[in-house]
Amino acid sequence: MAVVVIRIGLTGGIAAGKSTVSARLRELGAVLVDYDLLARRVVEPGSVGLQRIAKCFGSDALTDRGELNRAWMSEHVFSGSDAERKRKMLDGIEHPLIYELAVQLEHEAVEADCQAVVVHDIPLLAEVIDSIPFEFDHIVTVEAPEQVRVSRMMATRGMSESQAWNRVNHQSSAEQRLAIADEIIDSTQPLEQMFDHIDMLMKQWRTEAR
Ligand SMILES: CC(C)(COP(=O)(O)OP(=O)(O)OC[C@H]1O[C@@H](n2cnc3c(N)ncnc32)[C@H](O)[C@@H]1O)[C@@H](O)C(=O)NCCC(=O)NCCS
Ligand SMILES: Nc1ncnc2c1ncn2[C@@H]1O[C@H](COP(=O)(O)OP(=O)(O)OP(=O)(O)O)[C@@H](O)[C@H]1O
Repeated sequence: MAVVVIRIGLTGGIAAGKSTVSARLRELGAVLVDYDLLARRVVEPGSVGLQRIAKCFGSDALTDRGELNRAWMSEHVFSGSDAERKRKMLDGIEHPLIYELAVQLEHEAVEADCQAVVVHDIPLLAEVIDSIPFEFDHIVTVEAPEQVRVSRMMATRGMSESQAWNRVNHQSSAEQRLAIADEIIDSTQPLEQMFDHIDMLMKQWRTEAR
């Protein structure tokens, strides 16, 4: 049988609601490839990724237990005058390793179901659209105004206002995400309405996969 996979790119700024959308898609039978999760796997203790980070950033980048020091790294890649160069260094180490795992996961999904709807949940898709080794049938962006997202981060993730704005300000703008997307999910609408929109999209993609 011909391999007909529908590949969706799911993106959105931090705290826009991507995980909420992807959880719904998974319930509806989509296969999820979660890049935040992959970003954690490629820096697990003992990994090539973590070794490269230690070599590049020094031992301060690791905790006493030999794990990635996420708070230290966030301070260096999201604030300060040299943040952009450091973020590029970190991305340069992690992204190729993340893509390798994503290719492998998608391969496994297709082996299991040649008509799978595979959703790649990629927070930074607008930033990496020219280098990522995938083409997408559709790109969906989940959007909410910056101030709403900052309030969500402060309310649920224990971030200070300046930490939250630092994240927002080091990511693509809504305009950049909208420029690559063919579908927008508004996460300021009531959840039920948002789920109706997602259900409708999944139905459409299933038809395309047939
Ligand atoms: C910088 C790190 C150590 C911060 O860890 P922390 O636990 O605080 O955040 P977490 O990993 O849960 O990411 C939360 C969100 O931050 C944003 N974010 C993460 N990395 C980046 C980055 N390099 N540039 C811009 N935004 C980013 C994304 O919206 C992401 O969804 C970590 O995010 C990391 O290793 N980032 C580089 C890998 C990457 O690009 N990840 C995003 C998936 S493509
Ligand atoms: N339609 C909605 N109405 C109200 N709150 C929402 C809606 N959609 C998402 N949220 C809330 O917004 C917050 C952020 O959502 P979520 O964790 O899904 O975002 P995310 O984009 O995956 O975040 P991150 O970028 O950190 O991975 C959560 O508290 C979630 O419950």
